Amino acid sequence: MKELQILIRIIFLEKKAMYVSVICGFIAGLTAVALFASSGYLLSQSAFAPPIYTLIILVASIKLLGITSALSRYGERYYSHQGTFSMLSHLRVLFYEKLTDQSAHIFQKHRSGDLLAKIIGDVETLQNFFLRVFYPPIVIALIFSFTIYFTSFFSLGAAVLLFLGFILTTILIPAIFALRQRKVKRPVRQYRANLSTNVTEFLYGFRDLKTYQKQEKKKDQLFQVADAYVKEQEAETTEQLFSESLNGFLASIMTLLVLGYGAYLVANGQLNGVYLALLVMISLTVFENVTSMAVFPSHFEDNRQAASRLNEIVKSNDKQDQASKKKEELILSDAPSIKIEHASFTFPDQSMKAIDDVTFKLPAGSKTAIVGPSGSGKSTLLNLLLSFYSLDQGDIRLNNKSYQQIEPDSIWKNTNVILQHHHFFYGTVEDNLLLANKAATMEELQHVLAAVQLENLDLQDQILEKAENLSGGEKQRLAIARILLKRSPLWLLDEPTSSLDPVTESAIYNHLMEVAKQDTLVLITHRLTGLDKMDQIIVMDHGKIVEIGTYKTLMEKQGYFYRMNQIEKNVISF
Ligand SMILES: Nc1ncnc2c1ncn2[C@@H]1O[C@H](COP(=O)(O)OP(=O)(O)OP(=O)(O)O)[C@@H](O)[C@H]1O
Repeated sequence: MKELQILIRIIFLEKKAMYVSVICGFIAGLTAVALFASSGYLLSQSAFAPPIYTLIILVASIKLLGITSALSRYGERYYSHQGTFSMLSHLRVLFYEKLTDQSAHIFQKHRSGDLLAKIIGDVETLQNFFLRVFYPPIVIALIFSFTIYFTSFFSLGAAVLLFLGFILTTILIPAIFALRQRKVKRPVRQYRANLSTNVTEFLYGFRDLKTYQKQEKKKDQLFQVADAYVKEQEAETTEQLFSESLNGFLASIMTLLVLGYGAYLVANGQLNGVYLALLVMISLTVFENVTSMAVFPSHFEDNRQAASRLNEIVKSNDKQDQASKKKEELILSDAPSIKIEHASFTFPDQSMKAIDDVTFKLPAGSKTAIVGPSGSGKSTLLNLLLSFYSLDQGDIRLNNKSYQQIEPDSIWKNTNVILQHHHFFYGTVEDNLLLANKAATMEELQHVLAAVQLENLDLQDQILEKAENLSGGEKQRLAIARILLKRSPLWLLDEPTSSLDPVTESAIYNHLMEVAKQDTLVLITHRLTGLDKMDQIIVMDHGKIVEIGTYKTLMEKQGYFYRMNQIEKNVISF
């Protein structure tokens, strides 16, 4: 039940909708009972040919009850659905906010398909919480209480029968089915997430599967998962139908018992016969309300599981929220200095350190290149500088302030970043550029496109999903154009021009260096030519710094960097 707390908190954000719909639902239910009870009484009374005014009063009150019931049912539907949609929007905002905060390391913990299932399936499921789980038992309990009280004036025994029916159909049977559902549901949710994960992977990896002719095998696997999901769904539906039938059956039995008991009382002269139809109509109508309790177990379990799956994300993030609330916002107007002191970092579930006791300085306005073989820890170091990950040991200080005191979001905000993988959204070139600076003018957008030699692109040109209609080099140049609009005094670039030809690369580098002349810049690169313009070069291997210095000193030293340089030259001449 703990997992549902967050939903209850959200319901209480919409107090007005909640109270009005409960009150309207109660009035609608109760007036419906009164309406049918009066009808039963009217029919019985008519047989005795009562005075016309008696019939007029009864007919008028039936009409009044009918109108009240219809109006309050409308109010109940209106407010309960309005509340439901507002709650859904609160829920979506809450979930997306938590998700955005974790975007940097989200795939360390979750698979994309599973996340998709949570975003679409689970959040949608929770919209039923108020409508199908929270509110029906309250309204039904209120209607039954008043009905039982009213019935007791005619027959205590009939009131007891209604009470027993209420316990059976509203509490006992739904509770038993809710427990059974807990067993049945678990695999259903798992299979749904599994199917979503497999579909996402199939779509993402389609080209590779085709290249290696493995799409048929993966498709079979997908069908197996889909079949398993369908089977579990069938089992779930059968269970739900069984619950509905049993509930309906018990409600009918209770009405028959009321009829039988009423008839017995009439036969013994303990009840005026004119009230028999009234009792039967009361029973028939009041038990109509419990049909919503037949679907309660499945909705309850659905919501409990969806909430528990979403809670995994929300809870893990709450700890980070608490921690980041105490941190300070970073505001950078000038180039910052950065110091990394004895930094070590190991990825979760890995034994080897990705970064091992690394210490270096980035003076304000300096230009630093990080080089080293693949897997030596360069990108990890950049991610640590971006505060995507937290250090296991050591410290990073920006303008002499520890990263532990700085709010991570504000580091991203103040940095011009190009990572190895950048994302472009489906939309125009303009939409994708404005992401970096929504206040940029058309001239500025055209200027940055020209700076990266993408004059051939029009701002209104369409970018397809994942920028499928751009070449690798065009994507990199568009990413650089985007970053040029951000204008922060700290640049962290991870192989930004690896797909460009040397001529274009050199022109773009020159432009970047000119723009970032006053700024602090870190560049990860595999190309060693042109690094003589950098203030320092850090050479990494196996997560450690093996050499650090200017191009000139490293070349004179004839160590690791020098050898890498020689190999590069040989490869080029080869
Ligand atoms: N998310 C991750 N989980 C576990 N290990 C990781 C993760 N990312 C990187 N690693 C490991 O950390 C080490 C350093 O990786 P990193 O990406 O920093 O290397 P790199 O020097 O940037 O390589 P490249 O030049 O190929 O981009 C590698 O051994 C890599 O396998």
